[in-house]
Amino acid sequence: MSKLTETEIAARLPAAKGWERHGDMLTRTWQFPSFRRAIEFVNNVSALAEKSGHYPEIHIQFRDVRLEISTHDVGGLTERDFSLISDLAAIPTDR
Ligand SMILES: C[C@H](O)[C@H](O)[C@H]1CNC2=NC(N)=NC(=O)C2=N1
Repeated sequence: MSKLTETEIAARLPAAKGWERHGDMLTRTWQFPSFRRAIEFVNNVSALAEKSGHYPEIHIQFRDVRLEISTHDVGGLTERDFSLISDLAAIPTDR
């Protein structure tokens, strides 16, 4: 999978609502009502990552979960990153 160009990234960012771009990385933080809820979310993320074979960095700090997404193999952002973000939108975060 090849690196997306700046133009291609700019075209995909509006669909990645709530995500921030930091260079070669897309990041988003959620705060859950409890540690247990945070871990449930992480478990859902891990199942999705295994299914797609694309793995976000997962940072857990009590009730806060931050995901960082990048394609390390190519040192940039690829379609796989945006595809993972769109899959992640199906995970409930408000229960
Ligand atoms: C061979 C295999 O597809 C690669 O090692 C994959 C696995 N999952 C990956 N996930 C992420 N986020 N970045 C990668 O570069 C990556 N590489």
